[in-house]
Amino acid sequence: MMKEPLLQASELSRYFGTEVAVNNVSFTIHKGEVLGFLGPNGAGKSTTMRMLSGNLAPDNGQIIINGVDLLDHPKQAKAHIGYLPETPPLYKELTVAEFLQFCARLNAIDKQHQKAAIDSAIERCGLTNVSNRLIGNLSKGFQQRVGIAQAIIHSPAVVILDEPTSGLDPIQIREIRQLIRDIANEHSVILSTHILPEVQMLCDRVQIISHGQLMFNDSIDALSQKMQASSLLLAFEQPMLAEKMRHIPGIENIDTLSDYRFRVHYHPDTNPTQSLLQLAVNNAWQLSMLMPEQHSLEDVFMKIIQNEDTDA
Ligand SMILES: Nc1ncnc2c1ncn2[C@@H]1O[C@H](COP(=O)(O)OP(=O)(O)OP(=O)(O)O)[C@@H](O)[C@H]1O
Repeated sequence: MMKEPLLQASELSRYFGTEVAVNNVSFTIHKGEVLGFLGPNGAGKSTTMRMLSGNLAPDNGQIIINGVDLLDHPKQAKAHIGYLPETPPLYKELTVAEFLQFCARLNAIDKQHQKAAIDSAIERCGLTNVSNRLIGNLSKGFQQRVGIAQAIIHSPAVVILDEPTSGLDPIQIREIRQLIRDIANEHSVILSTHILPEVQMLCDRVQIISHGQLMFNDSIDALSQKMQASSLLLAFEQPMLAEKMRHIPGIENIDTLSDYRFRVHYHPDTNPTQSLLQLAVNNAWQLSMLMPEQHSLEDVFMKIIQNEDTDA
């Protein structure tokens, strides 16, 4: 039997004026899961995260967290939720330790447990060396760590992170992703992002949201399958002729990109990779690259949306 979900959102909708930002969205998250919320800018991710965290009332729908109805019992339900908004709520004139002290009180952590909670959040988020620095003087990456620390300080069951790597440089992005992996060992995580590889790196399951509606809800593996295009990019060290490959079973078409580079389109049921490699070895073709191509996220959106249309 499937265990009770940790968080269950049913038929959530939210309007801004006559515009529908989130349209009848339902989903669940179970213990230990990292759920990716993937969608382009304006798709309704932040609006959904704000509703899940109890910071924005839905116009319709229900949110149950750890068995508690968020709309009926916001205080109890919110105790199970940690939330990092798109723009972190930091007080830049406080030190890291002072700010987390404030957050511990805000989250109604017992006085005798506050210090342990703060120390643990500082330690887990790699803030030990900067705990006495003013937040305003920290790099964006470290400010984001503080944002994550305030989201986990009360040991919530579910941590909601809204675009946690946006605006960071590549090194900071790598560090924050590692921190999210660590966080996911102890909490269920809902991660909103418009970056597909981020979802592929961090999440177990992905939901794609577009124009306020959920278009896809499946495992990362299922998404990767959808991403798989039926084409390969080939490069050779020496000039090559497309004709030499055309007879290989499965190959339907070859684009000659240069004397050295080709795009091979194949029938989805017959991947010619093995045959190509065999031929390359037998004929001493100096193959320097053979790369399966992926659809772009935009292509996958289009495919998913078209499938929905034909299914309906
Ligand atoms: N406070 C608001 N007032 C009016 N419209 C809003 C408000 N907040 C969001 N919207 C609209 O709702 C839609 C969804 O916005 P939302 O911020 O949830 O998208 P998003 O997927 O998080 O994108 P982004 O990454 O750009 O924040 C957009 O069309 C946006 O303009």
